[in-house]
Amino acid sequence: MTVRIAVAGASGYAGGELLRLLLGHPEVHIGALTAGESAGSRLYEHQPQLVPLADRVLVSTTPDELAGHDVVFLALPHGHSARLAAELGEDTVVIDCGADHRLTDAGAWQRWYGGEYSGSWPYGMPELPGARARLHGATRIAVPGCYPTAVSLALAPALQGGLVLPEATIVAVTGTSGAGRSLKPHLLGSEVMGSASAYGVGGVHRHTPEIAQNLSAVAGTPVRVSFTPVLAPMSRGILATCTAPVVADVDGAVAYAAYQRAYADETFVRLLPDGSWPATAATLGSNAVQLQVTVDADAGRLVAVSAVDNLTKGTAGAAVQSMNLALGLPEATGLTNVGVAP
Ligand SMILES: NC(=O)C1=CN([C@@H]2O[C@H](COP(=O)(O)OP(=O)(O)OC[C@H]3O[C@@H](n4cnc5c(N)ncnc54)[C@H](OP(=O)(O)O)[C@@H]3O)[C@@H](O)[C@H]2O)C=CC1
Ligand SMILES: CC(=O)N[C@@H](CCC(=O)OP(=O)(O)O)C(=O)O
Repeated sequence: MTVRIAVAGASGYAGGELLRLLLGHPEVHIGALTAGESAGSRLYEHQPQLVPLADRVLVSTTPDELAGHDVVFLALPHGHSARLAAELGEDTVVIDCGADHRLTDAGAWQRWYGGEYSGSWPYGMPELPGARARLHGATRIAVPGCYPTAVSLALAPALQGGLVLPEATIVAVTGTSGAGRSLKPHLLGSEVMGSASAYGVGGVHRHTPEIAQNLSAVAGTPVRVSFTPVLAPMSRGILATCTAPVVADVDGAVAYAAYQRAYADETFVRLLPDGSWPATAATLGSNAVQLQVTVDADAGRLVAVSAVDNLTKGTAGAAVQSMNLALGLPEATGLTNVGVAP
């Protein structure tokens, strides 16, 4: 099988990571590479790490350039995917790394993003209950946000198993690549180096409804979410510390056993040996989520900590994993759970 793919947004961070993974995918032929302002330039100017594609010329992001491919990855800012997908035909697999089709509730979309709601697409987090079935044969896929990936997989077994009450408090540290590569003063090296800073505090970060949507689905009841993101001086990685009140009789051993059962067959979820705690460095460049869980008995709270690479499992890896499922390929094709630490 040769799958002809195109990447829209190939000059950006998510597009670059998609291409890095797709260059190692045995069933893929890399076709059109599109961009915005960078159209007309060569890829090496933006992605010098992608040596085999160095001389490829970026073209404009239009339906004509994206037509004729089996799979089109959209690694564009929010707001572009509905229009492009509408012109690509139903048999083209369109995989959107942006937020446009993640939320299932139109009201939540209006509140958190605004503008016209374009509907929801099958959600590209195969490890969530029921997700694989929806991804098999799908021709439209919404890739999850990076924080929701780290948080949802860290708390899903606890909520699904009824180990905790339906309320979660999350503090998650991220690297700067989560914000994309366009210039922003607060992301200058001089602002970020040697400093960690909270942002989006007070329940205002737009990943809050996506996290609540995922957790509520696995819990079978609405889950209240308090989410605080923290920017740290690193380029990649998310470390999410997630806590929730435990119900009676749930101790660390019960929680660990539940997580073992939930993820025993998951290639890309690594429950660490008891007592080891995740570090972002171990996940860099890998499609793995590494996690650990315990119970703080004095506080009466379950504590789960997860680490992901925001650009791999948090975006591009999930996109490729979802493509594999959509096309009926082995789910792990072209992906690895091996990181590049230190
Ligand atoms: N970074 C991350 O960790 C994650 C990102 N995502 C999502 O992936 C998508 C891409 O993010 P990211 O790669 O970080 O962002 P970047 O800013 O790094 O890249 C954006 C890309 O989109 C292109 N682009 C921008 N505006 C337009 C336009 N009007 N028309 C056509 N192309 C345009 C840019 O091209 P040019 O530079 O030539 O203008 C560039 O290739 C976003 O939706 C983001 O939310 C999702 C999860 C995690
Ligand atoms: C550091 C930083 O700014 N991170 C981004 C992560 C969002 C992201 O990448 O996901 P989306 O696909 O939903 O945009 C942020 O907090 O907005």
